Amino acid sequence: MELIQEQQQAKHTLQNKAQLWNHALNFIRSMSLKCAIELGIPDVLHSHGKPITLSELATFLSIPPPKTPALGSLMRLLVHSGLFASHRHQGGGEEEGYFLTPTSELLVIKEGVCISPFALMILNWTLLAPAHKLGEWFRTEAVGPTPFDMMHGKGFFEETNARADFNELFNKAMASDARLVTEVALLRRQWEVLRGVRSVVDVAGGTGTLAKAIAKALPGVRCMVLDLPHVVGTVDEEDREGVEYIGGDMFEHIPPADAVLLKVG
Ligand SMILES: C[S@@+](CC[C@H](N)C(=O)[O-])C[C@H]1O[C@@H](n2cnc3c(N)ncnc32)[C@H](O)[C@@H]1O
Repeated sequence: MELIQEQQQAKHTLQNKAQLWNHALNFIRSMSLKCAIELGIPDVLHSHGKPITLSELATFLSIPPPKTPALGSLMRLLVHSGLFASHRHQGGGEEEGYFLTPTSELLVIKEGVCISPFALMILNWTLLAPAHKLGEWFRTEAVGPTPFDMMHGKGFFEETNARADFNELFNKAMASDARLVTEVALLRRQWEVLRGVRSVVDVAGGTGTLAKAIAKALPGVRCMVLDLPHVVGTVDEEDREGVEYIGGDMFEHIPPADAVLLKVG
């Protein structure tokens, strides 16, 4: 009886340990996604047009042969996560073939919807590093500084202002998300809510993806974007497509308009 109890106890301890390991190693899923995007795996799977074997994939990606098994591990993990899919030809023995799922179709770099820039921004070290400050943040009395402030010595938008590379990464991420929302969720009839308005301002509208879509759908409407100067300043004149860009602080002034939009995600 005692032996059975001990065995049960050991089984539970091992299950709990496995759950903890799973939790602790969860970041590998995120970093595998980042790695897949950086290697261009979604694009290769897309352009191949049919299931691709590991050796074909390694060749397309110019992965050194000794690292092909590691690429196999990466693919297995991403298949397990449901990001990619795989199958073997009937009869067995043949190499596994990998292909895109509807989720990873969204990672393919193409005109229109592609959320790879968003994933790369979220998984950038500038955003990941502050997570290491969470414990310290909870212990400090000061309420104001965020874990981001503590890690980088400045706020998020001060960082985008200070670093052109991070500003670009962030703005492209936002634009990719806005494109998805405008092209999919807000498609067609949703613009009806704006019918009759003569002017619209998208507050904190980033580089103007949403405002440009409205300007295109409703040509008679005056479309404006208000965002921080270092964000609107990155949009070239020829890319403005009839939208007015205003650099400023939304807490100080919002240009008057019939409709005011505020989309944060
Ligand atoms: C989460 S992004 C959203 C961007 C865009 N609306 C979208 O949904 O794709 C937040 C935006 O707010 C802008 N922002 C932050 N503080 C601001 C301020 N005080 N005044 C104006 N814009 C600001 C940022 O530059 C950034 O473009």
